[in-house]
Amino acid sequence: MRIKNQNKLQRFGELQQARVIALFSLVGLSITFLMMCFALLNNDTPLALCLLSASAIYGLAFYWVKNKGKVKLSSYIIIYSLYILMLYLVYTGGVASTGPLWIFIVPPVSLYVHGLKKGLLNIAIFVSLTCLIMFFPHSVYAQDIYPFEFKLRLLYSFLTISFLSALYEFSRNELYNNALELNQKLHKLAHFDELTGLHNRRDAQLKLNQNIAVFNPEQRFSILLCDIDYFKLVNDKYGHGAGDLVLVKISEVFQRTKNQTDYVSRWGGEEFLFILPQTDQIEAFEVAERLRSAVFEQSVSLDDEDIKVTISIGVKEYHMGLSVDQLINDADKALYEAKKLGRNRSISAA
Ligand SMILES: Nc1nc2c(ncn2[C@@H]2O[C@H](COP(=O)(O)OP(=O)(O)OP(=O)(O)O)[C@@H](O)[C@H]2O)c(=O)[nH]1
Repeated sequence: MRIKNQNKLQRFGELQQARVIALFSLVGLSITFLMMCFALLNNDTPLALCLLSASAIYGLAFYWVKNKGKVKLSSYIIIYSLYILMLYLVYTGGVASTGPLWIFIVPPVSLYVHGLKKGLLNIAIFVSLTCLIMFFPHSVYAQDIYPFEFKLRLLYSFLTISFLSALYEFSRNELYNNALELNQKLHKLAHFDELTGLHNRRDAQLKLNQNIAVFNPEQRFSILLCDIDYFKLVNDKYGHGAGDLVLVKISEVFQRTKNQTDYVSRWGGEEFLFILPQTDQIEAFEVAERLRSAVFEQSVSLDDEDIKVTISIGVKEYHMGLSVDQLINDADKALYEAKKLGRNRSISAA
């Protein structure tokens, strides 16, 4: 259940990423197409062809993410075609030597698509290639079209944007991880008992409702309602802390002794509820006796004293038409009977 819940949040993250990638490819498609029109008007056929290819690639990425659900592939297509287009614009200067102004798109998109580490690595490679194009003496064309001061300022501002984008991505990651952690904590609080680590009453009720909803005679199940005998005396004699320790130890005995498919929850203070799948009343009674003996044999060490407790158990098999309340009531009546008959025993409900 915890994994299911975690997956839900991750699925939400993936859906969000798919939406952003789709939106980005659509924006990329529109902008490169528009730029291609301008390049054509300026009679710059190589640039127009390059932009047309980029536009087609963005269109393809949009189709893949929308219709085929290929988010990773689409995002890689987008990001690597973006790098190539940006390097091309830096190299040629684009329209009226304004091409390099587009490279500021690279840091946020890289970090979003690749995450912090890989994103920064890709930005470092990109900025090295950009410097190579702009400053390396052999790349004559780029040397000529940009003044030295422009190249320096372009580099500084690109690095500043990269730093700010990395900072933003870092905080986004932190927020996401905190949300994930909080979500897990809330889920734990909602479904598990803090002291014993067993399922809590709310979770047990959900589980009972589920079992009843899908009930058919081939999938019978029984419940055990189990209560520690004279637990008040333990608290009174040894203190509340010792009482808590006993609850934890008894829970461990239950976990050890029950069958793997059996479900155990802390139903209330010193009461526990078991749900035993594929188990009829007779088999459930045997499980109850096994649990009772295991608790009877266990003692809880406290300083130099050993505390021994016993349990009483009410056993009830579910029958078609019973509500959760009726089922619990019947088990509770059997438990009451066990207490009345002297405790440390299991009683089957009528
Ligand atoms: N230490 C501790 N005690 C708890 C907790 N929850 C409930 N209790 C105590 O459990 C005791 C239950 O007492 P009773 O309902 O009188 O039952 P009992 O003493 O077990 O007697 P019988 O059930 O009749 O055998 C109370 O003293 C509660 O305070 C808990 O989380 N920790």
